[in-house]
Amino acid sequence: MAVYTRIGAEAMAELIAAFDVGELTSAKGIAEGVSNSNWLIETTGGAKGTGSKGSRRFILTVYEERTEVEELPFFLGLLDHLAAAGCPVPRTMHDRSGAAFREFATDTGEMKSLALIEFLPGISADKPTPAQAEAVGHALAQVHLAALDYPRKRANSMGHAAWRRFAGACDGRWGEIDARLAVVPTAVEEVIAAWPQGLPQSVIHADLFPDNVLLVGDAVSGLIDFYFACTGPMAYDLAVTHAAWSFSPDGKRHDAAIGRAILTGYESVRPLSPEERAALPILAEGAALRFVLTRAYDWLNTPADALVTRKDPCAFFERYEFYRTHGAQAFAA
Ligand SMILES: Nc1ncnc2c1ncn2[C@@H]1O[C@H](COP(=O)(O)OP(=O)(O)O)[C@@H](O)[C@H]1O
Ligand SMILES: N[C@@H](CCOP(=O)(O)O)C(=O)O
Repeated sequence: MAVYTRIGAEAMAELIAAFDVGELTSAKGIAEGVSNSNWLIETTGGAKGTGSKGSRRFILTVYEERTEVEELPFFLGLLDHLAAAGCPVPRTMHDRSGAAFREFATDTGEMKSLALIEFLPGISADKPTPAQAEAVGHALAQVHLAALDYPRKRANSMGHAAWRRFAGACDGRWGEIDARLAVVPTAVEEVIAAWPQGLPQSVIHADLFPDNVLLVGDAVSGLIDFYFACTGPMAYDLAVTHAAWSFSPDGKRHDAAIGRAILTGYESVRPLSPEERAALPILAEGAALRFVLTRAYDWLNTPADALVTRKDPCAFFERYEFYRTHGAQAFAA
């Protein structure tokens, strides 16, 4: 469940009136997602020729604790930059004063920020096909190329320093999840020591899981949830996507056809350099550990009765072990 903020009907209508999108006709809380509060908004439609281009459906996002308000210009400006370049990402609806996000007071008087985002059709794949995976690789490379001239920069908040921080925070408690995870701190240091330097960078999505991709048939209709996007090595983003898409949910079975399809789709737009290709196994080990760490931290720190479902860290530990032993083979040209 991801609606953490209560907004009454009148307050919601007032918030929507700040945008030139017509009058509010319905607002439904969206259960998917974990970080922010989201509603599907329907309106009578903005005037044609305005920013809303006559659309009637939008996503209203209220930013919760994990998203820093100072970073919103980076994330929302990125959506506009990529959409203008023809990438399948939602545009930000700017309010009547031209602002991409607004501050408002919640029912309890707390100040929060919100943005109204273009609604894109499509559904996320539970069991992706190779054709869908190829389309995802293609779209990811399109984003990397289109973002090369995005002027803003953002450091990866889930990079090496964060890995060490999460590992430290889980210190001595790995056994509460699974005894095998006790090797994670050592694995983190080994991967950081072997981390390739000087790989080509762009803005990367850094969390392109199936639930962040909307598909209509085999075509990508939307890439969403750019709130981990940052400046980083493009090949790392490809490794994250490979780890997220090409395994069974428990991480125990690698689907080589899906993995190959992601690489094929990616390289049909942006061929990898030999250095990037050679780096993929270690980047993928790092990608798998990144999700072991955040999931383990959440596992140990989310109250059992919380509304959010905890994600299994072991599903990414299995992937880490796969990449450590079979990575070279999985990424062979
Ligand atoms: N632009 C969009 N168009 C259509 N649906 C969207 C859009 N943005 C978000 N959603 C829906 O809202 C859900 C949660 O959004 P998401 O950004 O992933 O939230 P969170 O940051 O909390 O994970 C998605 O799974 C999707 O169903
Ligand atoms: N993709 C991450 C969790 C990030 O949450 P999101 O809902 O913001 O994508 C994971 O699976 O661990």
